[in-house]
Amino acid sequence: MSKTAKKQTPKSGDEPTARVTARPQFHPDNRGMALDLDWVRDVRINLSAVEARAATLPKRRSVKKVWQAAWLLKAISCIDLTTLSGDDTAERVRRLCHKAKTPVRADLIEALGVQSLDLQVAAVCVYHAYVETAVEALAGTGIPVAAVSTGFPAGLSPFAERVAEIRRSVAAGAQEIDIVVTRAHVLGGHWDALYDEVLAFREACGEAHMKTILATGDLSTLRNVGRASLVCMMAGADFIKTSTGKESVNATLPVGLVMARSIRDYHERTGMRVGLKPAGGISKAKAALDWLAMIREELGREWLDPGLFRFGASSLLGDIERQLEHHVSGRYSVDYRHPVA
Ligand SMILES: O=C[C@H](O)COP(=O)(O)O
Repeated sequence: MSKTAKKQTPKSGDEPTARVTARPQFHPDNRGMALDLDWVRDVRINLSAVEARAATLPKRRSVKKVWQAAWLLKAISCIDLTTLSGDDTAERVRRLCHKAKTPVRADLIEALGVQSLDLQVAAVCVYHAYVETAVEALAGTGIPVAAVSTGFPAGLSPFAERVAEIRRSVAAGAQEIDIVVTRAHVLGGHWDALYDEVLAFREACGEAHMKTILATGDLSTLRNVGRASLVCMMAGADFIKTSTGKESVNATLPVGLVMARSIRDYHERTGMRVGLKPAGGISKAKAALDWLAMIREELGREWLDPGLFRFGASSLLGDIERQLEHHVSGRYSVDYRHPVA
């Protein structure tokens, strides 16, 4: 631990969990249910209350020093390390997988005294074309490969092709499938069509975990976000995910709050747990801490776990590593010392 860190007196309640663990302790257990349209239509969102609550999160007393490093390590364990670019190559995906296995430089891990954590990210997320490359590069690590699917990002290819795409990625070794929904179903209030679509995708995923991307930036209202969250959970989603990273507005805290509260309501009424994955535009350690604080306050510590919470992010890890270096040495290094892929 750094000299700076030793001087701090951590406040009780600042610790991310009783013990920082790098492997999932909890898992989604959503079996889905019949579409309950009354419940869906009943969803109401108090916009100003949600915005006011979200605005308090970045302003709240930040978690300091000793515990901040622990929270940042927790954040790393929850990252779906992602590359979803038109210029992706097998070499870039292999570099990303290497980073997934060793997300923080060995000297920093040693200085933090957390060698025993065997820290890894939660998953590596790629297009179908790179699933096999990633599976091969991650063999023996236990890190699952997530494939974006169903015509990502717009989700407008023919339905049969979208279903076939899921099956191809599962056959190639993807253990997690990030599907996109048809936004028109949400915008038109066609909840039965949305339910049937997600149910078919769920069936095609088989044993693979299904993360349902709502593309919230396309959904027009927070009420639509709340209703779509609920329908996707009823259809059996393991996770609900905010965004593809390609919409003009991606993961925001108000959207995250609405989704987290939908997960909480669903859990309270059915007893089943669904995970949350904010994705798109989360690139700073401070933003990651705001999300983790929100999750702890809205869903409880159980959800602060890679089994129930993920960040979909391509560059967040670099900034977290930079903050950890600052924690250890008291200095900030330049960005290029923390390449991701
Ligand atoms: O699902 C993950 C996102 O596409 C990543 O978005 P990002 O590149 O803004 O971090």
